[in-house]
Amino acid sequence: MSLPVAVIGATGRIGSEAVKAVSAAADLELTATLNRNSSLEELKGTRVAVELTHPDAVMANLEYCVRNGIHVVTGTTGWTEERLATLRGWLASSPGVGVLIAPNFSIGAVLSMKFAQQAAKYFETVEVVELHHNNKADAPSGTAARTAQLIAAARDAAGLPRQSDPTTHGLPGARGADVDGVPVHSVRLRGLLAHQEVLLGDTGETLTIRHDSLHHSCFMPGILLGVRKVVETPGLTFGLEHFLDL
Ligand SMILES: NC(=O)C1=CN([C@@H]2O[C@H](COP(=O)(O)OP(=O)(O)OC[C@H]3O[C@@H](n4cnc5c(N)ncnc54)[C@H](OP(=O)(O)O)[C@@H]3O)[C@@H](O)[C@H]2O)C=CC1
Ligand SMILES: O=C(O)C1=N[C@H](C(=O)O)C[C@H](O)C1
Repeated sequence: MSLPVAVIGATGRIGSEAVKAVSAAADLELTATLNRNSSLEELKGTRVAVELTHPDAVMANLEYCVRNGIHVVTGTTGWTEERLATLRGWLASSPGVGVLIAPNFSIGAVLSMKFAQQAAKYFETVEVVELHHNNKADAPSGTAARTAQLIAAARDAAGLPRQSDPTTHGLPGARGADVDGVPVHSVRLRGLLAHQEVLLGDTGETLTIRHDSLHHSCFMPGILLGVRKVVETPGLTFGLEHFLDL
Protein backbone atom coordinates (compact mmCIF):
# COMPACT_ATOMS: atom_id res chain seq x y z
CA MET A 1 0.00 0.00 0.00
CA SER A 2 1.40 3.44 -0.92
CA LEU A 3 2.06 6.19 1.64
CA PRO A 4 -0.22 9.26 1.30
CA VAL A 5 2.00 12.37 1.02
CA ALA A 6 1.11 16.06 0.56
CA VAL A 7 3.32 18.98 -0.43
CA ILE A 8 2.80 22.36 1.29
CA GLY A 9 4.44 25.11 -0.77
CA ALA A 10 3.81 23.16 -3.95
CA THR A 11 4.06 26.20 -6.25
CA GLY A 12 7.52 27.17 -5.00
CA ARG A 13 11.00 26.56 -6.44
CA ILE A 14 11.68 23.46 -4.33
CA GLY A 15 8.03 22.54 -3.69
CA SER A 16 7.24 22.16 -7.41
CA GLU A 17 10.19 19.79 -7.77
CA ALA A 18 8.99 17.84 -4.70
CA VAL A 19 5.55 17.41 -6.31
CA LYS A 20 7.22 15.76 -9.31
CA ALA A 21 9.44 13.56 -7.11
CA VAL A 22 6.57 12.33 -4.92
CA SER A 23 4.38 11.69 -7.99
CA ALA A 24 7.14 9.62 -9.59
CA ALA A 25 7.78 7.45 -6.50
CA ALA A 26 5.98 4.10 -6.79
CA ASP A 27 5.64 3.68 -3.01
CA LEU A 28 4.17 7.18 -2.41
CA GLU A 29 0.80 8.68 -3.35
CA LEU A 30 0.49 12.46 -3.81
CA THR A 31 -2.71 13.33 -1.95
CA ALA A 32 -2.67 17.16 -1.90
CA THR A 33 -0.69 20.17 -3.12
CA LEU A 34 -1.04 23.35 -1.07
CA ASN A 35 0.06 26.93 -1.63
CA ARG A 36 -0.41 30.23 0.21
CA ASN A 37 -4.18 30.30 -0.45
CA SER A 38 -4.93 26.68 0.45
CA SER A 39 -6.76 25.46 3.54
CA LEU A 40 -4.84 23.05 5.75
CA GLU A 41 -8.08 21.01 5.84
CA GLU A 42 -6.91 19.72 2.43
CA LEU A 43 -4.38 17.60 4.34
CA LYS A 44 -7.15 15.23 5.48
CA GLY A 45 -6.04 11.65 4.75
CA THR A 46 -2.36 12.62 4.45
CA ARG A 47 0.22 10.71 6.52
CA VAL A 48 3.29 12.80 5.69
CA ALA A 49 3.39 16.50 4.80
CA VAL A 50 6.43 17.81 2.94
CA GLU A 51 6.60 21.43 4.11
CA LEU A 52 8.60 23.86 1.92
CA THR A 53 7.23 27.35 2.39
CA HIS A 54 8.56 30.40 4.23
CA PRO A 55 9.84 31.18 7.74
CA ASP A 56 6.62 33.17 8.34
CA ALA A 57 4.39 30.18 7.48
CA VAL A 58 6.19 27.11 8.78
CA MET A 59 5.11 27.27 12.43
CA ALA A 60 1.37 27.38 11.71
CA ASN A 61 1.74 24.52 9.22
CA LEU A 62 3.68 22.37 11.69
CA GLU A 63 1.29 23.07 14.54
CA TYR A 64 -1.66 21.93 12.42
CA CYS A 65 0.12 18.78 11.23
CA VAL A 66 1.44 17.69 14.62
CA ARG A 67 -1.91 18.29 16.35
CA ASN A 68 -3.65 16.26 13.62
CA GLY A 69 -1.24 13.30 13.71
CA ILE A 70 0.45 14.08 10.38
CA HIS A 71 4.22 13.44 10.17
CA VAL A 72 6.27 16.29 8.67
CA VAL A 73 9.41 16.62 6.60
CA THR A 74 10.36 20.30 6.39
CA GLY A 75 13.25 22.15 4.77
CA THR A 76 11.92 25.60 5.51
CA THR A 77 14.45 27.86 7.19
CA GLY A 78 14.31 30.34 10.07
CA TRP A 79 14.70 27.97 13.03
CA THR A 80 15.58 29.42 16.44
CA GLU A 81 15.90 27.75 19.85
CA GLU A 82 12.57 29.34 20.79
CA ARG A 83 10.79 27.89 17.75
CA LEU A 84 12.31 24.46 18.38
CA ALA A 85 11.11 24.55 21.99
CA THR A 86 7.57 25.39 20.84
CA LEU A 87 7.64 22.52 18.34
CA ARG A 88 8.92 20.10 21.01
CA GLY A 89 5.94 21.14 23.17
CA TRP A 90 3.47 20.24 20.40
CA LEU A 91 5.26 16.93 19.82
CA ALA A 92 5.08 16.08 23.53
CA SER A 93 1.28 16.20 23.19
CA SER A 94 1.34 13.99 20.05
CA PRO A 95 3.95 11.37 20.94
CA GLY A 96 3.48 9.18 17.85
CA VAL A 97 4.24 11.97 15.37
CA GLY A 98 7.62 12.41 13.68
CA VAL A 99 9.06 15.70 12.38
CA LEU A 100 12.25 15.96 10.34
CA ILE A 101 13.77 19.44 10.01
CA ALA A 102 16.53 19.34 7.39
CA PRO A 103 18.59 22.52 6.92
CA ASN A 104 19.68 20.93 3.64
CA PHE A 105 18.33 17.86 1.81
CA SER A 106 21.24 17.53 -0.62
CA ILE A 107 23.58 14.66 0.23
CA GLY A 108 26.61 16.69 -0.88
CA ALA A 109 25.68 19.56 1.40
CA VAL A 110 25.15 17.21 4.36
CA LEU A 111 28.59 15.67 3.68
CA SER A 112 30.22 19.10 3.39
CA MET A 113 28.81 20.03 6.82
CA LYS A 114 30.20 16.80 8.25
CA PHE A 115 33.63 17.43 6.68
CA ALA A 116 33.67 20.98 8.08
CA GLN A 117 32.78 19.63 11.52
CA GLN A 118 35.66 17.10 11.27
CA ALA A 119 38.19 19.69 10.08
CA ALA A 120 37.21 22.40 12.58
CA LYS A 121 39.51 21.41 15.43
CA TYR A 122 42.64 21.41 13.26
CA PHE A 123 42.50 25.07 12.15
CA GLU A 124 42.87 28.25 14.19
CA THR A 125 40.56 30.29 11.96
CA VAL A 126 37.39 29.47 10.02
CA GLU A 127 34.77 31.48 8.15
CA VAL A 128 31.70 30.47 6.12
CA VAL A 129 30.61 32.09 2.86
CA GLU A 130 27.17 31.14 1.51
CA LEU A 131 25.91 32.26 -1.89
CA HIS A 132 22.25 32.04 -2.98
CA HIS A 133 19.74 33.30 -5.55
CA ASN A 134 18.51 36.84 -5.02
CA ASN A 135 14.95 35.89 -3.95
CA LYS A 136 15.95 34.23 -0.70
CA ALA A 137 14.11 35.53 2.39
CA ASP A 138 16.58 34.52 5.09
CA ALA A 139 20.24 35.28 5.80
CA PRO A 140 22.39 33.56 6.72
CA SER A 141 21.02 30.44 5.04
CA GLY A 142 19.80 27.61 7.28
CA THR A 143 22.68 25.49 6.02
CA ALA A 144 25.29 28.12 6.84
CA ALA A 145 23.86 28.71 10.30
CA ARG A 146 23.90 24.97 11.00
CA THR A 147 27.42 24.59 9.58
CA ALA A 148 28.71 27.37 11.81
CA GLN A 149 27.01 25.85 14.88
CA LEU A 150 28.57 22.45 14.16
CA ILE A 151 32.02 24.02 13.67
CA ALA A 152 31.69 26.03 16.89
CA ALA A 153 30.64 22.95 18.85
CA ALA A 154 33.60 20.96 17.46
CA ARG A 155 36.01 23.77 18.38
CA ASP A 156 34.54 23.98 21.89
CA ALA A 157 34.79 20.20 22.35
CA ALA A 158 38.47 20.33 21.31
CA GLY A 159 39.18 23.17 23.76
CA LEU A 160 39.92 25.77 21.06
CA PRO A 161 39.32 29.38 22.11
CA ARG A 162 36.91 31.68 20.31
CA GLN A 163 38.56 33.23 17.25
CA SER A 164 39.91 36.70 17.82
CA ASP A 165 39.07 39.44 15.32
CA PRO A 166 41.72 42.17 15.03
CA THR A 167 39.37 44.53 13.14
CA THR A 168 39.34 47.93 14.80
CA HIS A 169 38.26 49.96 11.76
CA GLY A 170 35.44 48.71 9.55
CA LEU A 171 31.93 49.22 8.22
CA PRO A 172 28.99 47.43 9.97
CA GLY A 173 28.52 43.99 8.44
CA ALA A 174 31.93 43.88 6.78
CA ARG A 175 32.99 40.91 8.92
CA GLY A 176 29.70 39.03 8.40
CA ALA A 177 27.22 37.69 10.93
CA ASP A 178 28.57 36.10 14.12
CA VAL A 179 27.11 32.60 14.53
CA ASP A 180 28.49 31.14 17.76
CA GLY A 181 31.79 32.93 17.11
CA VAL A 182 32.08 31.87 13.45
CA PRO A 183 31.81 34.69 10.87
CA VAL A 184 29.20 33.90 8.18
CA HIS A 185 29.01 35.98 4.97
CA SER A 186 25.89 35.93 2.74
CA VAL A 187 25.92 36.72 -1.00
CA ARG A 188 22.66 37.10 -2.99
CA LEU A 189 23.05 36.99 -6.78
CA ARG A 190 20.71 36.42 -9.73
CA GLY A 191 21.76 33.23 -11.52
CA LEU A 192 22.90 31.35 -8.43
CA LEU A 193 20.97 28.59 -6.66
CA ALA A 194 22.69 27.49 -3.41
CA HIS A 195 26.43 27.37 -2.77
CA GLN A 196 28.69 27.36 0.26
CA GLU A 197 32.37 27.56 1.08
CA VAL A 198 33.88 26.78 4.46
CA LEU A 199 37.31 28.43 4.60
CA LEU A 200 39.72 27.06 7.20
CA GLY A 201 43.15 28.56 7.75
CA ASP A 202 46.23 27.93 9.83
CA THR A 203 49.97 28.58 9.56
CA GLY A 204 51.04 28.25 5.93
CA GLU A 205 47.91 26.49 4.67
CA THR A 206 44.21 26.82 3.98
CA LEU A 207 41.49 24.26 3.32
CA THR A 208 38.33 25.12 1.37
CA ILE A 209 35.27 22.87 1.53
CA ARG A 210 32.88 23.91 -1.25
CA HIS A 211 29.47 22.61 -2.20
CA ASP A 212 27.28 23.69 -5.13
CA SER A 213 23.60 22.93 -5.67
CA LEU A 214 23.06 23.39 -9.39
CA HIS A 215 19.40 22.28 -9.71
CA HIS A 216 16.57 21.72 -7.23
CA SER A 217 16.55 18.03 -8.20
CA CYS A 218 19.57 17.60 -5.87
CA PHE A 219 17.27 17.96 -2.86
CA MET A 220 14.84 15.20 -3.92
CA PRO A 221 16.63 12.00 -2.78
CA GLY A 222 16.94 13.55 0.68
CA ILE A 223 13.27 14.55 0.78
CA LEU A 224 12.12 11.08 -0.30
CA LEU A 225 14.42 9.43 2.26
CA GLY A 226 13.00 11.74 4.93
CA VAL A 227 9.41 10.87 4.01
CA ARG A 228 10.08 7.14 4.23
CA LYS A 229 12.00 7.38 7.52
CA VAL A 230 9.94 9.95 9.41
CA VAL A 231 6.90 7.67 9.74
CA GLU A 232 8.97 5.30 11.87
CA THR A 233 10.85 8.02 13.83
CA PRO A 234 8.61 9.74 16.40
CA GLY A 235 9.66 13.09 17.87
CA LEU A 236 11.98 15.73 16.42
CA THR A 237 14.90 14.84 14.18
CA PHE A 238 17.11 17.83 13.28
CA GLY A 239 19.31 17.16 10.26
CA LEU A 240 19.14 14.61 7.45
CA GLU A 241 22.44 13.11 8.65
CA HIS A 242 20.48 11.19 11.31
CA PHE A 243 18.78 9.21 8.52
CA LEU A 244 22.06 8.52 6.68
CA ASP A 245 24.78 6.01 7.44
CA LEU A 246 27.60 8.57 7.71
N1 LIG B 1 16.33 22.28 3.24
C1 LIG B 1 16.62 22.36 1.94
O1 LIG B 1 17.34 21.53 1.38
C2 LIG B 1 16.05 23.48 1.15
C3 LIG B 1 15.28 24.42 1.78
N2 LIG B 1 14.74 25.44 1.08
C4 LIG B 1 13.89 26.35 1.85
O2 LIG B 1 12.54 26.10 1.50
C5 LIG B 1 11.78 27.30 1.63
C6 LIG B 1 11.08 27.59 0.30
O3 LIG B 1 12.05 27.93 -0.66
P1 LIG B 1 11.65 28.27 -2.18
O4 LIG B 1 10.94 27.11 -2.79
O5 LIG B 1 12.87 28.81 -2.82
O6 LIG B 1 10.57 29.46 -1.96
P2 LIG B 1 9.45 29.96 -2.99
O7 LIG B 1 9.20 31.39 -2.63
O8 LIG B 1 9.82 29.64 -4.38
O9 LIG B 1 8.17 29.08 -2.62
C7 LIG B 1 7.49 29.22 -1.40
C8 LIG B 1 6.24 28.38 -1.40
O10 LIG B 1 5.62 28.55 -0.14
C9 LIG B 1 4.33 29.14 -0.31
N3 LIG B 1 4.17 30.17 0.73
C10 LIG B 1 4.86 31.32 0.85
N4 LIG B 1 4.41 32.03 1.90
C11 LIG B 1 3.42 31.29 2.44
C12 LIG B 1 2.57 31.50 3.53
N5 LIG B 1 2.65 32.60 4.29
N6 LIG B 1 1.67 30.52 3.80
C13 LIG B 1 1.61 29.40 3.06
N7 LIG B 1 2.39 29.16 1.99
C14 LIG B 1 3.28 30.09 1.70
C15 LIG B 1 4.33 29.76 -1.70
O11 LIG B 1 2.99 29.80 -2.17
P3 LIG B 1 2.53 30.88 -3.28
O12 LIG B 1 3.07 30.38 -4.57
O13 LIG B 1 1.04 30.83 -3.22
O14 LIG B 1 3.12 32.20 -2.86
C16 LIG B 1 5.21 28.77 -2.45
O15 LIG B 1 4.46 27.63 -2.81
C17 LIG B 1 12.79 28.38 2.06
O16 LIG B 1 12.78 28.50 3.46
C18 LIG B 1 14.11 27.81 1.60
O17 LIG B 1 15.20 28.30 2.34
C19 LIG B 1 14.92 25.58 -0.26
C20 LIG B 1 15.68 24.69 -0.94
C21 LIG B 1 16.34 23.57 -0.29
O1 LIG C 1 16.54 29.05 -0.15
C1 LIG C 1 17.21 28.16 -0.74
O2 LIG C 1 17.31 28.10 -1.98
C2 LIG C 1 17.91 27.17 0.08
N1 LIG C 1 17.67 27.14 1.37
C3 LIG C 1 18.26 26.27 2.32
C4 LIG C 1 19.13 27.06 3.27
O3 LIG C 1 18.75 28.16 3.68
O4 LIG C 1 20.20 26.56 3.65
C5 LIG C 1 18.97 25.11 1.66
C6 LIG C 1 19.70 25.45 0.39
O5 LIG C 1 20.78 26.25 0.72
C7 LIG C 1 18.76 26.16 -0.57
